[in-house]
Amino acid sequence: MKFSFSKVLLFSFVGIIVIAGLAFYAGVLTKNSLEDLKPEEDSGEFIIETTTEEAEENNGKSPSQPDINVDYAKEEWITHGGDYYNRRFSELDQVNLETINDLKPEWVTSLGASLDMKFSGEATPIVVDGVMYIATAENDVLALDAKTGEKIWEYRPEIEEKLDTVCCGWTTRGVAVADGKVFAGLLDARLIALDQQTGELLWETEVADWEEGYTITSAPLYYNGKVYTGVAGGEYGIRGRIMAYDAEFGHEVWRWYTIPTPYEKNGDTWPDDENKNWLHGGAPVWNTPAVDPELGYIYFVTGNTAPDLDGSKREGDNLYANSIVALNAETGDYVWHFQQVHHDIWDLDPTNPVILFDVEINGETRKALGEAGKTGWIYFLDRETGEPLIGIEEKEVPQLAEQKTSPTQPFPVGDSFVPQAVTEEDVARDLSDDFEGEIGSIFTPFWDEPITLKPSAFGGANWPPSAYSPETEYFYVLGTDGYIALSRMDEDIYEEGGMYIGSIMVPVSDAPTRGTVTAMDVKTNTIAWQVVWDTNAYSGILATAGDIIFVGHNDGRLIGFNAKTGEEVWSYKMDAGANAPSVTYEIDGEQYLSIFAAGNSLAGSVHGDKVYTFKLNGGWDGTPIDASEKSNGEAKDDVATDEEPTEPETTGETSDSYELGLSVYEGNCLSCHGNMGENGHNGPNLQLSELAENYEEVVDRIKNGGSTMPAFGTILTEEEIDEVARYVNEVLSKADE
Ligand SMILES: O=C(O)c1cc(C(=O)O)c2c(n1)C(=O)C(=O)c1cc(C(=O)O)[nH]c1-2
Repeated sequence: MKFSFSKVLLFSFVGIIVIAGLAFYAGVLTKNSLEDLKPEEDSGEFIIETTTEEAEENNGKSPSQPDINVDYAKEEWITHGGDYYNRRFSELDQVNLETINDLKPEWVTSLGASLDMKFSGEATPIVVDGVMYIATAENDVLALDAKTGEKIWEYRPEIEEKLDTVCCGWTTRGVAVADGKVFAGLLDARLIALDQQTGELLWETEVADWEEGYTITSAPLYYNGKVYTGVAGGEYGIRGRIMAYDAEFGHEVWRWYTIPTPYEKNGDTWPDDENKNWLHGGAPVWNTPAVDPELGYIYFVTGNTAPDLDGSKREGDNLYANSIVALNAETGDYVWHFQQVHHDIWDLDPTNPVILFDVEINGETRKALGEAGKTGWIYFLDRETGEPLIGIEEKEVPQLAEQKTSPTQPFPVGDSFVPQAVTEEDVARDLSDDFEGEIGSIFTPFWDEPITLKPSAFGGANWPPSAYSPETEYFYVLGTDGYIALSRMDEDIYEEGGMYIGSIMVPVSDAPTRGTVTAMDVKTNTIAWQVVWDTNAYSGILATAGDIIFVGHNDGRLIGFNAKTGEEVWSYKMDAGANAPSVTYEIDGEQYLSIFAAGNSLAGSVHGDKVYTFKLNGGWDGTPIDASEKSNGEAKDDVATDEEPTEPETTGETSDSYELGLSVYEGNCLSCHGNMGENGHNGPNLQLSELAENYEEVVDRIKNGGSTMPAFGTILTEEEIDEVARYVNEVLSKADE
């Protein structure tokens, strides 16, 4: 497939004159801003930098604050997080503890997305004026009648099929709708605006160059005439940034680099040596911000440093990676930051969207912010200042022996900090009664003193959004409780667009993984209730005034829990992993509930392509509406057409003869190479790998390791190596043919 740009309005920001002109046009240049047009050290390009000192003088506030309310979601679901505070709480209560048994499917629509394992359905639907806007992992955007599920329009962009600079598989978390437009960030790092009525492309902007490792997986945020987006690519040596674009025309209004230049405040938290690693230091922004219109701040999280698991080239705190950040929404000026993990070498960056809420503590109403980290901790801060609302004790944690780090920069976490090397005794305590493996087997013996730790790089809490309910005053969060082993590779050299990680993450065979659904009391920072699953919890949470919270399960169930007690009160099983957040809305006096059930590559769940919508006494006849016919793209032959919900399987299509190979693959290879070999956390895509096409070479690589892969020769038996090599060679490398 050829990469195609339809050039409706493509703004290039190469020259200072264009930049200055546009910035003046947008009215964002302050008196000092021209001095801030400094050459970017690596490229000679000119960019607008905001200085933090200047912003601090006026506390980052802009003179004119827009009048936008922060009501909870009700009839509509207008932003990614349901409202500007990202609370994912709806005031609708028709579906409640008394009526829940009558909640049944009303319509089901098949979006025509590929069932290929590299795609993960993570999008939150947006519902405005009776229309639902939803995006597939391939970045197709569809508008559906929210009452009937019938397709109104579709926009199917062409993305380069070979695009492989996405760490964790192709996905998008959705779109933003406002101002008569639908905004979407694409995997090839374009930001587009579509006509809300027709789906016609109105403008597109190249946010960054995907071939340098930049991509967009987050839903953009629309606020007060601007569209905000960050970039992903923390595993590819990008320099993280967040930008505001003019919603009307698509030009850039401001950008804020998550890594300051050496001459800026906190620039000294990176070495400015000949490596200039700060130019490739990661710190992406791949989740949607929240806004406080009254303060005029936007809040977001920044991802991990690069190289991710090797700190030797980047001694220091590495600000503003691994942080919660507040900026002035109008100007992009820095306001405050809170770094969760100083000098991260564990891939334990915050990835869960920030939530804003007000809470009374000790008789005083506080403007709060909550964020659930991959560390397994929830951080409650004062959103005006970034100070912890409830004390957080900083603790030192062990570093990998050979990595240089500053001992004065410990993690800011609570008392019983978990992410550290675990011992066999720790694991024994953790194992469930039905665990059948040997404890020793979860400590993977590689060179360079590998360590086993938890939470793993999947979290704690990963991207699946949390929710806050003003009725229970609980912060609801999904967690994963699992192990990972890290082993350092010799040296990782930065190459444009290449992976830049610095270490190897190895799944630990036989280690248990559990998921948690937790209600946290925000007043006391204690757990009110917790449900534990035997698989990770990877979907997102919807909280409602009907006293029910809704959570998706890897096995395809959408589950309702009593919001106060955690008791399961309802569930419905769909035909694919429920790995996206659900939403609720009202049309003609009736409450609807919707979820895109399409599976997830990292969670290893069954893939699908349907939006399921429920209401009380819903009357779905069992036949999905087929919205797969494409009017602006070529029809795909693997579109889902099944009428009957099918029993979910645990993985992709394989015959029985590969049973052992598959189980060895799942225990040892899946977390790096992904389900069906397609882009797990950091391993190459085996479906596109030439090496995987040759059985002998696969065996050699498994036995002896190579490139970034560790050797499995002493870990797997000859038979296991043979079986998994055949599985890779005969199933995975042929999977896309
Ligand atoms: O550093 C990055 O840029 C980046 C991006 C993404 C992404 O955009 O999906 C993920 C991660 N990191 C990551 O660390 C992670 O655990 C993760 C899980 C997922 C997913 O879609 O399930 N994406 C990502």
